[in-house]
Order: sequence, then structure tokens, then C-alpha cells
Amino acid sequence: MMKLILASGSPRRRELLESAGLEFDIVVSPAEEIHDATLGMITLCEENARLKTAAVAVEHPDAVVIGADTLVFIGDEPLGKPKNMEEAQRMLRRLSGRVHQVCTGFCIIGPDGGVVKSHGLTAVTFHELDEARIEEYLRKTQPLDKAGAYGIQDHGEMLVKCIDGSFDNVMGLPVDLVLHALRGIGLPIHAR
Ligand SMILES: Cc1cn([C@H]2C[C@H](O)[C@@H](COP(=O)(O)OP(=O)(O)OP(=O)(O)O)O2)c(=O)[nH]c1=O
Repeated sequence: MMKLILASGSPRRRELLESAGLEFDIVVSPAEEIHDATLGMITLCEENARLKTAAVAVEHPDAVVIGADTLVFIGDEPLGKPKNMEEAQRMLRRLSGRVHQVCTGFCIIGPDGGVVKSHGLTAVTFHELDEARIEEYLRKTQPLDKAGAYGIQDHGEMLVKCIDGSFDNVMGLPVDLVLHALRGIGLPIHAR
């Protein structure tokens, strides 16, 4: 049986892959992310996913390794994780009352060195948020380890009016696409 490794320290990614019924080990990737917005949304997320995955794959050449990167985009501008609560507040103010895109790039590297890259894209519409709502949200949740300063799984109803696309993808991993890609490289995965 081929070993699967999730190259991620994100508890959300772990939860999503577990709920898909997969067995895997976790190895947190030491790779540094790049922030070059001129690459464009999809290339930037997929390239970050590839860097994270490749850094683990070289150490585990017999395994199938998967890694991912989630970014929030306002137009062409990527929002990563806020550095502090003030930046988190500024991000939520900017997301208020509008639509943004959440892109999760993922990469799978197999024992043959083959690289598969793909991504999920979800449009998220926020309610109009007043200052009191933003403050309450930031008090209730932990925004600093999340792209765009929010977690849709974390009191998301306080912020999110609607989404167009996959919820899992916003949370950190487009599970259906990942399962499809894993099947494509020959991992025995049963339908959900
Ligand atoms: C938009 C959004 C992001 N997130 C999280 C998912 C990711 O953990 C995080 C984006 O940061 P990432 O850099 O994609 O991932 P990470 O640093 O947490 O973990 P690793 O690089 O080891 O895989 O934001 C949510 O949990 N909910 C959301 O609604």
C-alpha cells in the first residue's frame, strides 16, 4: 500500500482529508511561500503548493505527497495571513459588502517524481460589516493563521452572505478535486 503524506501544518487540511476517509501521515513543509502577485492568482497558489510539496517529497521519495496553498484575492491583489489584529481588521473592512475569490492551489508528487498541480476557485460574497460586527468576529475567532483574516468554518455566518463553489476549497482544500487527482495517479480511493 502506497503511503500518503499531507505536507501541511494546517489543522483544517488535516480535518478535510480525514473526513474524506483517507489515511495519511503529516509532515509540515519547511518551504517558504512566495508572494509575487504578478504571477496571477492560479499560478501563485499552485506554485506555492508545489514548493511546499516538493520540499517534503525529496525527504520521502517512496510516498505520495500532497500540499496546498490558500489565498484570498480582491481583484488581482492577494491577501495572505494578517500579521496582527490591526491588519486583520483592515482586511475584513476591505472584504465587507463585496465579492472576493478564494483560490486553493494543490500539488501532488508521486514516487515516480510525477507532479500534478490543480486548484479550486470559490467566489465568496460578504455581508456589509459594521465596525461592531468586525470587532465581535475578531474577538470570537482566531484570524491570524487564516488567509484574509477569516475562517468560513469559524462563525462564517457572521460574515458570509453566500458562496459560489466549494466550501472545502475556502476552508483550505478542494477535497473532491484532490480525490479525483489521487485516483488519477493510481491511489485506490473509493467514491465518497
Ligand atoms: C479563507 C480561509 C482560510 N483558511 C485557512 C486555511 C489555511 O490554513 C490558511 C491559509 O494559509 P496557507 O499558507 O495556505 O496554509 P498554512 O500555512 O495554514 O498551512 P501549510 O502551509 O502548512 O499547509 O487559511 C481557513 O481556515 N478558512 C477560510 O475560510
